[in-house]
Amino acid sequence: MENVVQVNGLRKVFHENIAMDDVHFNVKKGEIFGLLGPSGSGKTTTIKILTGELKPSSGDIEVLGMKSDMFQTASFQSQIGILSDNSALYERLTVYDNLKLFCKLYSAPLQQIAVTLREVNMEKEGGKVVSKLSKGMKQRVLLAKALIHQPKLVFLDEPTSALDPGNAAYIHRGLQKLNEAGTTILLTTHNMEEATELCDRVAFLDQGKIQEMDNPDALRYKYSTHNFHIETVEGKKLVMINDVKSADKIGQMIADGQVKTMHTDHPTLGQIFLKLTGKELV
Ligand SMILES: Nc1ncnc2c1ncn2[C@@H]1O[C@H](COP(=O)(O)OP(=O)(O)OP(=O)(O)O)[C@@H](O)[C@H]1O
Repeated sequence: MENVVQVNGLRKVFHENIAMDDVHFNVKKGEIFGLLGPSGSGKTTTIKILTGELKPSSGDIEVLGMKSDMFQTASFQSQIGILSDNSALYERLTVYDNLKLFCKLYSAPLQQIAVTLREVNMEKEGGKVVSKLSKGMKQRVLLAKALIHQPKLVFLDEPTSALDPGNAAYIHRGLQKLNEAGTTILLTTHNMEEATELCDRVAFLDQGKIQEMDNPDALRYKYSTHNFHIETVEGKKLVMINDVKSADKIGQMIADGQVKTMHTDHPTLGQIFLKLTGKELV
C-alpha cells in the first residue's frame, strides 16, 4: 500500500536537547496511525516537522510525495489538515464566519461549513461568537477548521484532550467515518482507549525514540502472558497458565458447570508501554 508519510532517520535537536532521535516510520494511505507517548516524548515535534512548522535537524521525510522543502507551499498545505496547539480562531467572529474565512483561504465550497459542523457535533452553534464558547467547543471548531477543505491527510495533536466523554465518542465516530471515506489520519494521544479504538497502528514514543510499533490488537497479543483468568460460579478468581494440564483442568471445570466467566490475559496499551519504558502513558 502507498505510503503518504515516510520518515527515515528523523532527528531534531533543540539547542542541546535531543527531541527526536533516529525515528523511522511510515503511514499508509487510508490508515489511522497513532503516536503515543507521555509528555515531552516528541509527539508534537513530530507533527510540527511533518507539517512544515519546524525543520528537522536531519533525516529524510516525505509527506504526500513531497520533500520537506515543499511543506510551506500552498499546494502542500491545501492537501493537509492540522489541529495543533498553535491552531487558532478569530475570537470575535462567529463559528460560521471563522469557517467561512477558512473556506475562502482553501477555496472550499461554503456548503462544507454545515457538513463539517455536523461532523464535530456543533451544527447548532454556528451563530455563536467564538469567545463565548467553552474550551471543548473551541476544540471542536478547531477540528472543523482542520477538516473544512476535505484534506487527504489530517494531523491531529491530542484531538479529544479537552472534550467530555460524550463529545469524545462523537468525534471518534466522526473520525472513523472520515477515514472510511478515504482520509488518512495521523494523531497523537495520551489516551490508550482512544488509540485502541481508533488506530490501525500505533507507535510508542519515549525520549524521542520509537520503542514499539504495530496494530493495537497485535501488540496486546504479543505482550500477553496468554494465561486464563477464570471466575467460578462460587465467585472464586483463578489464574491458570496456558498449558495442556490447565486445559484438561479447565475442560473438566466447564463440564462440571463451575465456570462463570473465562478470558485470556490481554494487557492494555498503557500496561505494555509501562512494561517497555517504566513510564505511565500520561
Ligand atoms: N521550541 C522548542 N524549543 C526547545 N525545546 C523544545 C521545543 N519544542 C519542544 N521541545 C522539547 O522537545 C521535547 C519533545 O517535546 P514535544 O512537545 O514534542 O513533546 P510531546 O510528546 O508533544 O509532549 P506533550 O504531550 O506534553 O505535548 C521536550 O523535551 C521539549 O521540551
